[in-house]
Amino acid sequence: MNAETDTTLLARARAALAPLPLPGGGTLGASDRLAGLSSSAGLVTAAIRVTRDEAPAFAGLRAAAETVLAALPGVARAQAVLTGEAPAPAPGRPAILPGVRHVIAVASGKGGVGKSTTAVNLALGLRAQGLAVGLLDADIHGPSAPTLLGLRGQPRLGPGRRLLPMEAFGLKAMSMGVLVDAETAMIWRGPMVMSAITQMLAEVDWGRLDVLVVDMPPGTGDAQLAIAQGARLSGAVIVSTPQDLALIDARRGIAMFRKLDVPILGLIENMAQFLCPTCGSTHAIFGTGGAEAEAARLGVPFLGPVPLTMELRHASDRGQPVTALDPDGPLGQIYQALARSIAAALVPPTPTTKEEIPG
Ligand SMILES: Nc1ncnc2c1ncn2[C@@H]1O[C@H](COP(=O)(O)OP(=O)(O)OP(=O)(O)O)[C@@H](O)[C@H]1O
Repeated sequence: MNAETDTTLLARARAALAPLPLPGGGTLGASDRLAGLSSSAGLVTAAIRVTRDEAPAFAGLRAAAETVLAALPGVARAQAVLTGEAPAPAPGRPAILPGVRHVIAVASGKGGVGKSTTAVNLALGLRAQGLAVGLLDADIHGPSAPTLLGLRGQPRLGPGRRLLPMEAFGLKAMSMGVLVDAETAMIWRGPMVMSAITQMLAEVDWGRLDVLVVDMPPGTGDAQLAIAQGARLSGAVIVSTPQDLALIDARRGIAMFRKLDVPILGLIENMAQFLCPTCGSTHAIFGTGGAEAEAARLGVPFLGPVPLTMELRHASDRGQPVTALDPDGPLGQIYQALARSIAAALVPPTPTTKEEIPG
């Protein structure tokens, strides 16, 4: 679609959304709730601004927005997300990441659900939109970025003896795995983990970034608190697999960020269905719709499913992430769409691309 038709489509989308009624009275068009509208390759994404407490009441409006957008000619898929207000910075707390516009946590309630794979590919999806992106692998007990991004060697020291991030696939990257050897990190607990993370946040010179994606340690303990409180998060993305147990853990993660006033940008369901490499058919081994239904119950946006595929695992293990290798392939497109929804949900918005009309 060319830029002109895109602009027309966005104008029609805005007009279609305008009459939708707000839960407390009035219409979407007459309010300042429409925080962003973007379109790409037939996918239209609308971001509706709400506070954390309002989110459950706005679930109906979100669904209605998707319905009216999906009915527009030229729209293949529509997505509406509820965006949180960025938390007000705590008074007197120094900005330890001064050149970074947004810090996003990618978190999961438990390990092994694909949080690191998701964090790396989301970072690359944001990069593919022309944003300056960094990846901070803060998973102190199981750092994955060195493998996933093929990071080798040691980081260099820059001006002021601050660490310079490494570079991979157009991302700036730093990992606990290149700073601390695995055996040392294994024996760290509580306060040592907290101080190592706080130090890493303060001592890496990221320069100017639109978004820093933080691959969080799994769980909801001290390390997660140190990052959430130290890095002034703009929002958190929760990764879960479809099994009930992982969803229970995801709920715990959501509760933790809510307690800390960090907006939940949405839930990603990883390994949602199995894509059979031989017969090409899709198998919903753990059923379908569980994560989406759970997201609706919790009042958080459902960002979408990512299938379980051999290609994704092989690419990750080789240090050649799919979104860098084949950004327009089926998996690359999935991560790009997820990244677009996340960028649209950030408040204030990330710098506008040619396709985005600020609300
Ligand atoms: N959608 C997927 N399809 C196939 N394999 C996947 C998918 N997502 C993740 N994996 C694989 O699952 C394994 C665990 O993924 P990953 O390391 O990203 O999880 P994690 O939640 O960060 O785990 P941990 O917290 O233990 O570090 C890896 O081998 C990865 O390649």
